[in-house]
Amino acid sequence: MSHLALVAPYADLAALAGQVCRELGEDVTIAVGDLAEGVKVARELAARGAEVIISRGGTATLISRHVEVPVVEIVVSAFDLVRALAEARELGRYIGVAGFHNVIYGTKSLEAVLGVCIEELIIEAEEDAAGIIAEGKAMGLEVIVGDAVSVRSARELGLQAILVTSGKEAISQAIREAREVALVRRRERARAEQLKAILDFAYEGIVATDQEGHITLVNPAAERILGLTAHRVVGRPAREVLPGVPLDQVRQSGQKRLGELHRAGNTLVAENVVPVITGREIVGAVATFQDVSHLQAVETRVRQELYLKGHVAQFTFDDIVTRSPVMAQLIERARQFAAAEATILITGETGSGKEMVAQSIHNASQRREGPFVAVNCAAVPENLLESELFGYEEGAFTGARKGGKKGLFELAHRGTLFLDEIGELSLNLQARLLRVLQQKAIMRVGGDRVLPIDVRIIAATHRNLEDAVARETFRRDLYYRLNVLHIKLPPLRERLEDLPLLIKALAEKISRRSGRLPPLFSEEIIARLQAYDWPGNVRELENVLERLVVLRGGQEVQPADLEEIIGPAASRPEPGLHLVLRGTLEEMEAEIIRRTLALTNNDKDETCRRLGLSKTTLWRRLKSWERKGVNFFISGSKKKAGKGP
Ligand SMILES: Nc1ncnc2c1ncn2[C@@H]1O[C@H](COP(=O)(O)OP(=O)(O)OP(=O)(O)O)[C@@H](O)[C@H]1O
Repeated sequence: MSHLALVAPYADLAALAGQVCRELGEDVTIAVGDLAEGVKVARELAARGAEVIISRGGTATLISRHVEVPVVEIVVSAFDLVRALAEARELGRYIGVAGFHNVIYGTKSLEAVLGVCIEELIIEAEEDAAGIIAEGKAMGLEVIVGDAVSVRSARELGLQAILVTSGKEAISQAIREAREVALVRRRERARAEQLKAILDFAYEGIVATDQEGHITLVNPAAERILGLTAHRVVGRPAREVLPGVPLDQVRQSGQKRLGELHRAGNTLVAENVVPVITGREIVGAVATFQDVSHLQAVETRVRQELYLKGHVAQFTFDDIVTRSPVMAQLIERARQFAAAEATILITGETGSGKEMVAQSIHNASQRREGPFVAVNCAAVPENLLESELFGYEEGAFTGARKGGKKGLFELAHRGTLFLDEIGELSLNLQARLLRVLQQKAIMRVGGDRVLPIDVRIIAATHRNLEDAVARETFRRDLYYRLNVLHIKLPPLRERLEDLPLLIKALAEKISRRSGRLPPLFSEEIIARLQAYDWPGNVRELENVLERLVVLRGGQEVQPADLEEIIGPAASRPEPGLHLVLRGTLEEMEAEIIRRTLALTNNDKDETCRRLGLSKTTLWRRLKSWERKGVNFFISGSKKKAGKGP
């Protein structure tokens, strides 16, 4: 089946067209069918793949009205008409030229040239032909000139008739034109398919409107992002369907609006709206939508890559908020450690600032320009942790990435590797880590090359590693290797003098970040917070403040707020001692005295009264702890500790 088809209203035309095609080497499917029959034939040809149909006269007009395929008409030339009229003149001088308006228009002008009298008989529908020709006969017409149906009707009424036939030239002209149309159609279809693919697979949502502001297009991404169904909204005014999107304004003003944000349900959407201009006329507008929640997720992932597990140390010693002499000493030691190259072990309860100190050491060391790579050994399953730390070669295991993968040791080359929760490392990985520390080189999983590495290790744990060594869950030799320099971070409850300062600094930081005012803390509330145990240390304090900023931004914090956030421990009307049995008897005694001093705002008389101690005993205890460098007095309180009782 050719892409071109010719529906000839009469057999002679089909024969002539066949001859033309043979002469020109054209491949055209030719069929015969007049008017309604021609439409039927054309439909069949279109169904079989004809892209353009060539036909003639009334049949061509009918096909173009009823079949969804472009129709090229074999136009009746003036020569064709003159030839037919000349033939007709031999039969009579009063001639009726019948046919569709477009075919016979202007024929009357030939009257003088041919010396005949002509009537134009316009026939728009096949079924009207007989009636109109009959009227012509009644008018006294002698001959009818026209297309197939008119000739047939005339002959049925006993009139003489001459058929207007097309010449070869008209047929070949129509075939050339049809070929052009088919080519343009194919190009258009390819372009439309391409456009559809772009719209269907575009990540951005796209909505277009026409000149009147009606929606003409909604792609699948827009359906997803905006929660629309294309077939329900196409054709409707954009201002009703998307009232928040300035499609109408942009269409009217011609000014684009870029990068505006709005909410569509739960999704944060960034939109661009631009006018569509052809020549000087605005013929519509197009809006594109991006789901920004996705961008936020990507950004968070990138940040996590870079900061959390990542390769940059954000903190320096100046960021550590403290007024505790113990912490001051500790920071001084850490500064000295930073200058050395040895491995450091930082111990301390969860959230007490171990990573912050590790980052500060890195930033104060020679390696500050190098990477700071942090890994939480407890957060990664053992089989993954091995390849995370040491990397792997291509083909090391099923699913191994092509080209292999660098491990964290390699990534930390010339920098610092922070191994958090080192106490959770399996014995197998402890052995591998020990070898790395001894040889200063690594071997990737599945590899046979030894790669020298220049990495400083800072390890951290909340566990008591000596206990773990005694229980044989941690290798003694590794413990010694790691514990060359040791920093022991005190829990927050042992440096309560830091609490008011930390509350202020952290509440301000959180407020700045969230764009709210910091809450106000009365002395009573601070005292209540100091009486709390803070098992999660500074991180827990940060979480509490995060909630207080939301709850009480710009207002005074109430005891009930603490009750809600921390529980009864920090909100008893007369805060009592919430004691954790831990340490030696002497340490517990020190703890009880420290807390009571905190609860009474450093009122030593009241502390003695509450604990049933003599002033001399309290004074002696304080002196002895002072000699050991332990500070008991809570700053920011009304009453200062005196020299003695
Ligand atoms: N002295 C401090 N001044 C300011 N912020 C602090 C201080 N100590 C800790 N923080 C903050 O508290 C949070 C917890 O600190 P960090 O992550 O260093 O604790 P960690 O001991 O490493 O915790 P984990 O053992 O759970 O890994 C961090 O957001 C840190 O910025």
